[in-house]
Amino acid sequence: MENKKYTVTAALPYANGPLHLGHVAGVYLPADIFVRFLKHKKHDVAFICGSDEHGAAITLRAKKEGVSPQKIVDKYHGILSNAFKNFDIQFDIFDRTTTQTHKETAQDFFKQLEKNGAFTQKTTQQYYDEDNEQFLADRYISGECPKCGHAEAYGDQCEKCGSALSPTDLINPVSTLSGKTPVLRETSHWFLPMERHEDWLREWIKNGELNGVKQHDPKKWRNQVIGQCLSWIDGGLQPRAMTRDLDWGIPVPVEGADGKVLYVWLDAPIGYISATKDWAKSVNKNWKDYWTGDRKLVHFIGKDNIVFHAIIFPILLKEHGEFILPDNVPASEFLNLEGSKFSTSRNWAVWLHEYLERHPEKVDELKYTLTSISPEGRDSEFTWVDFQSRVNNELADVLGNFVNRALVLNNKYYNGAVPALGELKAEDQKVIDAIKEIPSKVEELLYNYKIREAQSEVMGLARIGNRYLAETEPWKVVKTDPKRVETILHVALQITANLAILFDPFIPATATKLRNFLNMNEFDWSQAGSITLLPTGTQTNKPSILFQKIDDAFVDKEKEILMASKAENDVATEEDIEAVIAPQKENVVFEDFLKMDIRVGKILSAKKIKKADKLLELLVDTGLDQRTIVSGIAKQFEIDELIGKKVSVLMNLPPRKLRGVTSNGMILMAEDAKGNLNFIAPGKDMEIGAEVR
Ligand SMILES: Nc1ncnc2c1ncn2[C@@H]1O[C@H](COP(=O)(O)OP(=O)(O)OP(=O)(O)O)[C@@H](O)[C@H]1O
Ligand SMILES: [Zn+2]
Repeated sequence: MENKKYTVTAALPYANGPLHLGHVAGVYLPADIFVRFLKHKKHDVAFICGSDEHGAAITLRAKKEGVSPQKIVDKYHGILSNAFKNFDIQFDIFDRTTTQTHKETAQDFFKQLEKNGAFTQKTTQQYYDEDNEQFLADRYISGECPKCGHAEAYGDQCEKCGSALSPTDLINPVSTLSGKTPVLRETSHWFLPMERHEDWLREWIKNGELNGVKQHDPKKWRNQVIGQCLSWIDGGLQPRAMTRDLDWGIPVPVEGADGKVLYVWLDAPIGYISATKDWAKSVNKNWKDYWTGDRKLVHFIGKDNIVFHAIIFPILLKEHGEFILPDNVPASEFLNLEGSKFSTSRNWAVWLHEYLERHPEKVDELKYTLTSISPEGRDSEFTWVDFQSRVNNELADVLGNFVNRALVLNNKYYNGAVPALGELKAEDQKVIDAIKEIPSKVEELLYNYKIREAQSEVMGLARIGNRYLAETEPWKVVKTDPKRVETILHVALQITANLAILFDPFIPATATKLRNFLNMNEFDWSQAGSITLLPTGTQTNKPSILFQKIDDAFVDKEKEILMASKAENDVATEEDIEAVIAPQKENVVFEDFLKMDIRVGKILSAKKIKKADKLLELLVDTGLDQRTIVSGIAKQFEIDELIGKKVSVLMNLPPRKLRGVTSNGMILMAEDAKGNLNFIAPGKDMEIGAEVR
């Protein structure tokens, strides 16, 4: 067994919004399972998290809601802490980055790096928003990603391809405050010259070695983490500003840095250290033990945080000189929701705190489902129908059914006292072998961060139990061979006892219920695999139903809630837009827009209309028909240039007679202030009849 000490961190969630199921499935739940397991294995572990309360995402939100940044972080720190508590995520501490401890820790860290020559100070041209009199970095500026072309990359990162960026890398940048193109102004910042670190980083990530000394096992790192890091390093690392011109954050603690704060991605990971300090103090331990010496530092994060945890933070830690580097960065891919990405801004999310308000008794159902679909190696998807099927077909029909049968029969035949084990048949032996083998498989998987597979192994044991009872049919055999039934139920109850241990990290409330059914008041993880967990004669209790089935009405209701909150938010965003750009015409509702049948058509012929010098009579192929449309474009276009042109046609305008010719629809045109006209047509060639919407 691995006899190691661990410091496990989970990404500090931004205190600018609540948690959705993506955050939970990708980061907090797997971290919690891993730590519960480590604690059962009696490792010395600290499980560290807190809210990330600095950075542009917070100040932007504050601006939007018209309140102070402090108000925002207080509100969301509260919502986040409560949701974690109610979902039974057991951090040793859930701290904040606005504490005094953190301010001091981050400033000391910065000063140490400055002293060690880790930074270069440079005066450069940075984007500036003249309307708002502020430099634009991070989420204050957006533009096209130079790496993948994503249209809405931020000043520090493209959320689509994960690349780390600088504002000056963005193509066609705009200020997210004013929507305008920013100007360049001079300012001075502290930079981390990342390019200096390429060689050792490559060696450390790829081979797990630092200065020839083994640090970690790269085989235990997820492929996508190593792959992403190496591709960034091979692409060439760039110097990166570690300070910002902002008024919300940790002041840069050196002279000549007035009005500058630490970059949030410098400040946030140091938050893991500050939180460790606050926790250690509260339990009378020495915090340094958790960041030095023979200890594994593990960062659970989502894939968009890889560069910060596997490249930038290791550089900072190494330059600081006193601390260990991460042993692993088990980053997950992303969880999607009902076919689309989770999106806080579009309100396309199942919010953890809201789920828990609606279903406070269904914590384990959600934990089990999210682990089953955990996006460990690739993006995955949450749907309510899948949730229903996992609860009904796996939790209720396999685990619940098995446990219930074993206990109910034991109560019926033996008044709840565990019967004796008699002579073993091959079918019993097979089950006993599985009981013995499964725990070490589960452990191996968990030590390798394969949390989804580990849970599925444990469920495998419940399946074996369920099948064992279905095949041995003790309720029938009892009539002919009651002695045999004693053995069967003895074995089944030992399986149940093993499940009560092995499920504990994954679905702890259920595991506790199981232990209560079995009167297992104390338990030790190392007993898993034993077939003498329940000595003969142990009194068991009457079981209650472990999992209620989820009916279709539940699924429909949840889907309705999802659609309703999205629709509500769509309206809200319209309002937001209206506040900025006053519309020139009255608003239409989306349904009004949908009424318009607009299609791509082709002009087949054109001729002048007598006594009307502006009008042309066009014959247009719309894909559905060939129709006559009268259009006021005679002064702007020659007939020859019109033939064969693809145009957009508003089809369902009622027919109208113009100078004796019936027009059936309208050709859509753009017209500028000078009266210049141009056809509206798809940018790329489209088939005739294609719909415009
Ligand atoms: N859909 C998702 N699936 C898996 N992990 C996610 C998902 N969305 C965010 N995460 C991870 O959750 C952690 C906390 O997220 P954070 O508070 O930084 O918000 P975020 O990344 O801005 O998410 P969002 O934009 O959805 O609010 C991060 O490590 C992030 O990578
Ligand atoms: Zn990109």
